[in-house]
Amino acid sequence: MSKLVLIRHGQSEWNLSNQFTGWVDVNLSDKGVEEAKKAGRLIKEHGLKFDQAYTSVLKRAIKTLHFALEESDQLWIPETKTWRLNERHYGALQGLNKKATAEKYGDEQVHIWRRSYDVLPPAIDDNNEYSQAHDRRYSNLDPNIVPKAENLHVCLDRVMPFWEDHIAPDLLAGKNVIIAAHGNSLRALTKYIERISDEDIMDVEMKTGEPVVYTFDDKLNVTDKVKLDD
Ligand SMILES: O=C(O)[C@H](O)COP(=O)(O)O
Repeated sequence: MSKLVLIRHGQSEWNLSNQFTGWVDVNLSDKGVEEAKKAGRLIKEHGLKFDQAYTSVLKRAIKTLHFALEESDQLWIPETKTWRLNERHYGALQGLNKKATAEKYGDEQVHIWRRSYDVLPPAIDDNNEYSQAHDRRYSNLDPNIVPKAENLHVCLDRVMPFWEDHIAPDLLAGKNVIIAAHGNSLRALTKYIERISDEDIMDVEMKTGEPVVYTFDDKLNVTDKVKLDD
């Protein structure tokens, strides 16, 4: 029996200012730091011990992982950062205010961009100040792989190779794993783990800083799911 803990990063500065974020590397807000520390305290209280940590290459997730591990005295465990756990790329919406965008394009269109499984947001131009086309951290990737916009389906498709190559083998080997990532990369993993339909995933939300604990049997079936809260 192995355990997998998923944590969405604590509140970010752009969660606070209500801006589409995606792959833009914004920091945690003060509240986000507190949420991450609280997640670590809950992990400690529940006696959860990890063998391996995974996170994205974005600081809001990396810092959340570190605060949570520090609070639970497990900052020493092996950790791997991968772009495959990044937030879903929000395309040309990155940097825009969500409320102002809804006023311009309508609530329904913005809801579709945010939660539909298959509709892509508009692609980002390489010259956009919030593009990752020239970001050094992605320079070792085939440029055709670096997205210019993603929906949840595309996001799931790029998370899955990492699940198959790293996370699933760890769990099958009986390791306990913690993943600190993002609302939509974690919704994608949740969809796969819980076999949620394309329609029903639209209603699944991840709270910032709330650890979700799965227990798996030796065939990787979920035998238990608990959300840690006070
Ligand atoms: O990238 C973002 O803007 C947020 O982290 C997640 O946004 P969403 O709630 O619109 O999916």
